Amino acid sequence: MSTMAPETDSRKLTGLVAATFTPFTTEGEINLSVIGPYVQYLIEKQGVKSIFVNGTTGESMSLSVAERKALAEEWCRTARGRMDQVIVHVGAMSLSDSQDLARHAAQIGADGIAVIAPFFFKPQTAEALRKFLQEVASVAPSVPFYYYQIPAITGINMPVVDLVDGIQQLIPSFRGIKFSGSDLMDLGQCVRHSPPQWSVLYGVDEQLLAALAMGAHGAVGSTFNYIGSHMNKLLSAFEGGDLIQARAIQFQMQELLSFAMRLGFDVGVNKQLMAEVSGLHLGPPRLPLLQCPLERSQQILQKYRSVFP
Ligand SMILES: CC(=O)N[C@@H]([C@@H](O)[C@H](O)[C@H](O)CO)[C@@H](O)CC(=O)C(=O)O
Repeated sequence: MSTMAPETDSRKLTGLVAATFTPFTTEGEINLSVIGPYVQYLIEKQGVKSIFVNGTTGESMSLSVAERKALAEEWCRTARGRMDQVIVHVGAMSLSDSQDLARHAAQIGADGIAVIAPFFFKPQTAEALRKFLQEVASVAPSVPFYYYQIPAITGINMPVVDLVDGIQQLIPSFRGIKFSGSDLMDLGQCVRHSPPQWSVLYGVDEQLLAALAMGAHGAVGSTFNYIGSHMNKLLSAFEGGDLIQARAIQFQMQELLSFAMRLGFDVGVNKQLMAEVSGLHLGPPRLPLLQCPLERSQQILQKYRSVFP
């Protein structure tokens, strides 16, 4: 981890970035004591050395600002010197909350911040969204800034390539896009028009190989928490030109995901799968998400074990 200004920071974000789950106690309070073993698990068992915290997988929109700060602080403290990068998601519906979180992320030495589009009052134009992002980035000018596009959740589906056109003039710390949409033409255009210092990171894990073919520089996703070691092999196979091997791994993970999706798959189910695979005490998800029924989690775990023996 580093506290260098982005102007001098040549550490472009690449490879697999795990979007972390937020550990809760059985009573539903955030459980900071699990973060140390969690970081160790990712490094040792999954070979994943960068994390994206307090995002969708981390249930950020169901957390208070104080909880988000406490979590971000613990993730950064625990990862320091052990992981490559910690990106803190600081998006919120309120600009002042988002700025507060961005200032805090700078203070605690986060390697980057990411911001989702506010989606209660949705920005109607690219200009409105750019202004929102600019106001957040301006309070943490030395921290690399990423725009986080996730249309399935925000309902905001404007082409990212239009949004980021000229954005570096407004946000000098702009360093890339976390692209969690399925529009691969837009993704390709983002890659094509990105300056070398930007990272375009894909976020639909079940389609990662297609995004790599389109030129994505890395990936941020939930499944890398528990199949990171396999997805790292997919990345290596792709980089080595072995498309057959890369495709075989992508198909394996699709088999797991499509099975889980047919049974019903959300962040609560996903969290339960991670808890079972890793042995970490992640607790229940927070309402309105419901805990995964035992029968379903057992079926998914069984599938996981048969697909990734
Ligand atoms: C909608 C959603 O949760 N998407 C996930 C994916 O990793 C997703 O869980 C995976 O592709 C399975 O569908 C990530 O893009 C989200 C993410 O990176 C985050 O937690 O911020």
